[in-house]
Amino acid sequence: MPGSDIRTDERRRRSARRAALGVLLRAFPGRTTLLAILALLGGILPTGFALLVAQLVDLLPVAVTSGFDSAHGRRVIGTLIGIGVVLVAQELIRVLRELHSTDLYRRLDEYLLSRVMATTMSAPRLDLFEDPELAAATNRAVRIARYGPGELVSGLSYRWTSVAQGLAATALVATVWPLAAACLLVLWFVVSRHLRADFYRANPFWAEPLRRAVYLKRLTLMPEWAKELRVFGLTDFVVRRFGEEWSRVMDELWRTRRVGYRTTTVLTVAILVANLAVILLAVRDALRGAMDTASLVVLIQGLFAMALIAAQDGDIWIENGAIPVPDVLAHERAAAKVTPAPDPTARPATGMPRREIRFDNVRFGYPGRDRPVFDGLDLTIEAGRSLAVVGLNGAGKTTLIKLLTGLVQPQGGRILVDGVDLAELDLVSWRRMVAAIFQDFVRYQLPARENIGFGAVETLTDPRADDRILAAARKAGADAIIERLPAGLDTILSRRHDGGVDLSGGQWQRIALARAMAAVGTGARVLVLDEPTAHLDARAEADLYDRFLDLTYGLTSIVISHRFSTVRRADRIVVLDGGRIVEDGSHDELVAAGGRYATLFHAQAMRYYDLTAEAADG
Ligand SMILES: Nc1ncnc2c1ncn2[C@@H]1O[C@H](COP(=O)(O)OP(=O)(O)OP(=O)(O)O)[C@@H](O)[C@H]1O
Repeated sequence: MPGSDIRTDERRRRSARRAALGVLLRAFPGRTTLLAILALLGGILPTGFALLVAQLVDLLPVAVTSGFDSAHGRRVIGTLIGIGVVLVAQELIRVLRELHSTDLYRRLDEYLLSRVMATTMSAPRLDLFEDPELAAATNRAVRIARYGPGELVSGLSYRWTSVAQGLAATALVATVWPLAAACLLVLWFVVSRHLRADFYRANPFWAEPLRRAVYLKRLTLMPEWAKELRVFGLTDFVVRRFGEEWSRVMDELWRTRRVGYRTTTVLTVAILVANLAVILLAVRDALRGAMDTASLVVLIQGLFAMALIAAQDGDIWIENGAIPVPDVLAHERAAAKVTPAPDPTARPATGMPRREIRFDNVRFGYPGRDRPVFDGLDLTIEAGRSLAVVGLNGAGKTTLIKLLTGLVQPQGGRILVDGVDLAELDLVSWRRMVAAIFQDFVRYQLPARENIGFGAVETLTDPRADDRILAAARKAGADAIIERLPAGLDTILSRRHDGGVDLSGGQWQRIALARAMAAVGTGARVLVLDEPTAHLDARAEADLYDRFLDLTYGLTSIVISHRFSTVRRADRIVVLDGGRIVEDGSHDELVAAGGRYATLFHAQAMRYYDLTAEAADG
């Protein structure tokens, strides 16, 4: 890494520390102050100890000759009690500091993680995930969970204690010899700065080989890659490559370290010489009787402890804790741009749509993409009927649903619900009217109750919530699944948890369908099934769609599928192509029209026929 890059990196990390400290102080002013006070006390007490020891050394010879009931003897006893008190206090402060810093550590962790979560969730649409720039900021902020930002607190606790101890020792030296204290203080500050720079150079967070090594480590450890690594016999290769990358990390470490080693040597010699000179001069004064024994002891102990000014204790923790903080702040700034202020004039969407949802000349393209997905889309979805949307991969079917659910906004044209622009509706209440099962619907590693009840989360704590959930499960054909679960609705749907169970793909789809049914139970009127049928065979998919259309009869339902056999039951089918509706009608009408739908339908029917014929022959 060239010198200018190292300096930029250093500046970045220094400003991260400042930002992190600012966040800590603003979020926990009282607790941070208490930490500082405890660190200060922890730093000052050893100085008191040194003073008392010096006093003891001074008094002891006289007390021995004059007896312990003399004035000197009583002072010795007083000093010994003082030493005992300091020792107890020091231990007490240490324990308190540990307890308090662990508490603040966890609080800061939770505080920053919650801030990232709140920021991410505050954006009502998907910009934070889909706009490349915002997505990068989100990605960086989300990584905070891996860092353990609370380490900042542990680091500060150690660092502040060391610095306090070093400064208190300086004061101790100053009581005997102010000039020596001042000169050594300056010298130790220079050493401290140099060691800090060395620390920045020597901690290769930036080093490319380290990134590669970390990636290789993940390759070997993550279950999702375990199969392929073994089947292709890559295990030895990856482990060897990891070792190579790691030795590059070490080379890099020593190469960067060598940059400052001359200065380190010079500074170390300077510190040694300065300390020795002070000690020799003090001893000379003591021998001449110009300095008493107590002062000599104070001075020597002080000199020794001054080294703590330059100690880098806790630095690595401060660094680890601080690194992600600027990303959290940048994420918040980015999110603020795409999070609209609450609109008191927004209209509630309860009971909508009664008539229709109309896409009126809608234009939409993803940020960073040249071609829009829709450029003048017109589509009227009648309320209370079923609509199937058909189109090739990438035709924009899912995007249509994202527009309908307000997850993305049209860049031109409007979406009207019963004549009201979706942009004027209260998004939260509109989303209560819509339930969607997406291709990548969520398999929550949570109890079955929540997996279904999330369809109407606001009623989850109702006393009759379980009845509703079971009714939704029955409708979706998921009741048999629930009955077989070891702890019924309380069973966590993941083997990763104690007593949890895994479900098959088909069972998960039933659970997702039950979730949508739970939403219908609390008033959802638009139901979407966006091809959540990966890994399902044709018959299971047809079953799911049939059940869906039966259950949503009389509601506004939208189904998306590549399989024409499963969409033919919809009241109406539209074919999306090139960002527009190119065909529109019932299955029979579209087949009779002999257009694109008919061609694709026949091609698929033939393939299906071939496959079933082959299976029958086999
Ligand atoms: N988040 C995104 N960022 C950028 N481009 C996207 C994003 N999501 C989809 N696209 C692009 O927009 C177009 C429409 O995608 P969409 O997912 O709506 O199509 P689809 O018809 O649902 O496709 P499929 O049948 O494969 O699910 C595609 O070209 C796709 O690559």
